[in-house]
Amino acid sequence: MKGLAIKSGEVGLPRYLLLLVAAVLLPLLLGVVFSFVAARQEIKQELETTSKAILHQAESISRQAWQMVSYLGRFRGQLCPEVLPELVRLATLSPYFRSLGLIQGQDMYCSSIAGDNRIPFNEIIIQPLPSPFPVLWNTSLRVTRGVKTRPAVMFSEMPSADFGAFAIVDAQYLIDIMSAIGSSQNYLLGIKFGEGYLIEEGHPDRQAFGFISPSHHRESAAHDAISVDVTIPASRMMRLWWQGFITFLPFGLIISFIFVSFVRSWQQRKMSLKDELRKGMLNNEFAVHYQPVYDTVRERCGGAEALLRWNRAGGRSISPDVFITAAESEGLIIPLTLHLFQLLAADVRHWQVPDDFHLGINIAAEHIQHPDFADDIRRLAAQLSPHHVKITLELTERSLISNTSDVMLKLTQLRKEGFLIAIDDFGTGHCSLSYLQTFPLDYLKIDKGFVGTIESAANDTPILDTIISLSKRLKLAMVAEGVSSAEEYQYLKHCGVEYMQGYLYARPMASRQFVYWLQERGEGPMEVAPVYQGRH
Ligand SMILES: Nc1nc2c(ncn2[C@@H]2O[C@@H]3COP(=O)(O)O[C@H]4[C@@H](O)[C@H](n5cnc6c(=O)[nH]c(N)nc65)O[C@@H]4COP(=O)(O)O[C@H]3[C@H]2O)c(=O)[nH]1
Repeated sequence: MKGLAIKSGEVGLPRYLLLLVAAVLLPLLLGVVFSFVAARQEIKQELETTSKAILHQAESISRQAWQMVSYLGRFRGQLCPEVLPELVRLATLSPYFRSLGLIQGQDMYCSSIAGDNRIPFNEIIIQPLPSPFPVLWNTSLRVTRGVKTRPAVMFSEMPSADFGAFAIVDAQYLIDIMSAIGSSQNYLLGIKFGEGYLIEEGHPDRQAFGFISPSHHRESAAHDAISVDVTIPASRMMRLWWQGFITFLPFGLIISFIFVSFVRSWQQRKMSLKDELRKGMLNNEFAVHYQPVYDTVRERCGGAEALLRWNRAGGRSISPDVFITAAESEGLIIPLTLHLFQLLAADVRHWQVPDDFHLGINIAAEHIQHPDFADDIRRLAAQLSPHHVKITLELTERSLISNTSDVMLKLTQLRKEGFLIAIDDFGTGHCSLSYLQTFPLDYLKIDKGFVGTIESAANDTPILDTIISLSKRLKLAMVAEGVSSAEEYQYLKHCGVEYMQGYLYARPMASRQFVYWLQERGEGPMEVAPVYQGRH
């Protein structure tokens, strides 16, 4: 048997390995992604809280500075010597201030540091003055004339050209706050008032330090025009990511383990079913049952359908729906069909059937595609024909859809050689109706699901009726499957269905029983109880 030569585990091994690798990696990969997202979220949070904390402090200092500037307004119209002691006292006793002073025009004329001296104000703050001089103005400064080593922040109020007051805050307070907040995590922090100088604290070399650009945050208090920059180093993000991943790792490994066990047991089940199928064939666990088909015109048995049965060694039998599907998915359907052919040939040797007896054989879609298909069928026919058994190939709708021209050629040729072709379970697949016209078909087998509607659908069977009229228009003989009641029989007979198969006539049976059944009942008409509730 050619197909039985396939070695165990050959088919699907790369797919299995791929699944195993996926089962291990997928949870870990998910862990990497989740921990990355969580780390980014945490970074965002850190950015926000840090910038808000700095801004809060800056606003508090700024508030005090504006209050001071406003307070200095009371010295308007007074000479410097009169107010200087008070200016010095205020600058000394109030926190944050480097200097306090008064302005006239473009000049400072009195200050707590320079005393009673007229100095151009741009020389004090070491930057050009805006024109016109704003009423309220604050800006951060790189240095001031008095202190050239530290930045500062200047606040001024100039209600008219002849008088104004200013306060210069030492930026060391802000630098200390930024250092306290950011040094532990190596943040790079910056604060700017107005359009002024960016006061920075932290590692300035972004390139060398590997800062990550999205970790940049700007907070601004609109009336003060204060902006805060927070930049978090990439190493912080990596550390958070890694910590998140390490926390997730035990769960990831457990999930990986579960996935791997699942894939392994699935594969083992698959492998074992495949091996079991092979063993089943070698140990002769398969047998064929034959279900008689009734010819309603000649009122006698017109043939039978071969149905494979699998009786396991322990007496357990497996449904054909299960093992045929498994054989199809495991690439064993052709070997199984060839095995069926051997069993058929052995059974038919003991039969005595009339000349026009047709044996219906289910053919899988994959088998028709195979280059040896036609020869396989001819070889079987050669074994059956001495016993007057002719073959009807029962194809599913799926068989007709794939590789249509090749299938059409094969079927046309086999039909010429005397094989009959039936389309099985009609209406349950995805066959386009046009295939019915183009393919060389002899029978249409009406699925038992539609036959069942005769009893259940209270006098309305639109799909069944459509299938019947379609078969008539296409001049295809009809075989109704699953006929199990007298009412179904009468209705189908009335509709002109030529062949019936179902428990009403006979159940599928083993070859020896079938031989006996043929002798006893095969020649005569089916006994059907009269139906009183007529529906046609
Ligand atoms: N409820 C009910 N059922 C009835 C009645 N009369 C017959 N049947 C069942 O209907 C199914 C008819 O076969 P199918 O449509 O070709 O459907 C078949 C066929 O598609 C597949 N199969 C069976 N043997 C083979 C085989 O040798 N090769 C292939 N490729 N498929 C097979 O397995 C399917 C199921 O086969 P089975 O279990 O033997 O089930 C059979 C048969 O036992 C009835 O009056 N009432």
